[in-house]
Amino acid sequence: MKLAIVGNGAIGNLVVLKSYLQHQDFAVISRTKQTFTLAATDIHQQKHNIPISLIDYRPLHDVNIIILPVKAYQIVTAVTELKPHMNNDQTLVLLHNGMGVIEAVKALLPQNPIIAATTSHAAYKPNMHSLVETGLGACHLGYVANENEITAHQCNALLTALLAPCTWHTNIEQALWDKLAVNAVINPLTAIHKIKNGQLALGQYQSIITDICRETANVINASGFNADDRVLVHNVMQIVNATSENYSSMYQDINHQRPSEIAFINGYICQEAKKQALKVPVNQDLFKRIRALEEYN
Ligand SMILES: NC(=O)C1=CN([C@@H]2O[C@H](COP(=O)(O)OP(=O)(O)OC[C@H]3O[C@@H](n4cnc5c(N)ncnc54)[C@H](OP(=O)(O)O)[C@@H]3O)[C@@H](O)[C@H]2O)C=CC1
Ligand SMILES: CC(C)(CO)C(=O)C(=O)O
Repeated sequence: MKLAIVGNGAIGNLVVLKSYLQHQDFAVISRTKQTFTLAATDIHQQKHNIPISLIDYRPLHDVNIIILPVKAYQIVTAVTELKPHMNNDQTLVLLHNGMGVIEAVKALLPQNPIIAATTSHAAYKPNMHSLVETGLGACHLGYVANENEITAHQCNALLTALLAPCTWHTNIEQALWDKLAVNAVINPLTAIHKIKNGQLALGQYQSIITDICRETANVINASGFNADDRVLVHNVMQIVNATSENYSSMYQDINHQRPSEIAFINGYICQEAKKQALKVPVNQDLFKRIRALEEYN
């Protein structure tokens, strides 16, 4: 079974490192056209030099599973580029934070098995050709279109080998909401205060963390899913501790003057709150503050 990984970002390179360590056959589809060596440091501080042979889209016919670990705002363009080179049997695994893009992907690939996955494993890319694994987490995945028992089994086994522990969900949307609730806290707060995830354990942040979780739980429940604000706070603190040395992906985006995924995280919560006639002032404020930082950049 052959795997293709789109992009050589932090999570894409983490999947490369794990594939290399597991002797999993993989290829990288990258905008970087030159072959390079990835200098990766794993969670145990072991260093690995991994030769990366890049492919363009032509050899894609060999590939069974395509993992797309790109930013939420890059997904539609990436799938549009992939589509002419894909056949209907290839499974696409979406691996991103935030919500609100899956329907567009389903419309672009109406025949392909599509899996949505979310991870709390953490990685940092200090420069183009290096990677540091900064936190151990978990993965959740499940079908969002064209379910197929064989590929479900293959994808679950593959992601379990690469990003364990993995949980397969028959209702992945609930798991995506659970992860969104975590990102709605960690990502904007670390970007605004310019801190590592672990610093959110300090007393000064507890009140705003509770407020964000209360608003998010209200929206999740009103949208027909389940959330308890105290459980959300517990989940946030568990990931804060497990990824304490990480700079969140939003911190990294703002720091590198890139667009952030705020529209797909706190922005999505605000959008769904509006549909349910709920007020979410804390999420709205975070949305505005991150937008201001993006504009300042
Ligand atoms: N970093 C982390 O610790 C975690 C991140 N996540 C989530 O995972 C997702 C990926 O994050 P992360 O790895 O940090 O993001 P990065 O920005 O580091 O990586 C995305 C990569 O994809 C490349 N890319 C985008 N579009 C295309 C395309 N059409 N063709 C080829 N390459 C493309 C980008 O290239 P270019 O630079 O040229 O745009 C970039 O190298 C996000 O949703 C993030 O929120 C989840 C858990 C933890
Ligand atoms: C798990 C966490 C919070 C790790 O930083 C993440 O998802 C992100 O940075 O986007």
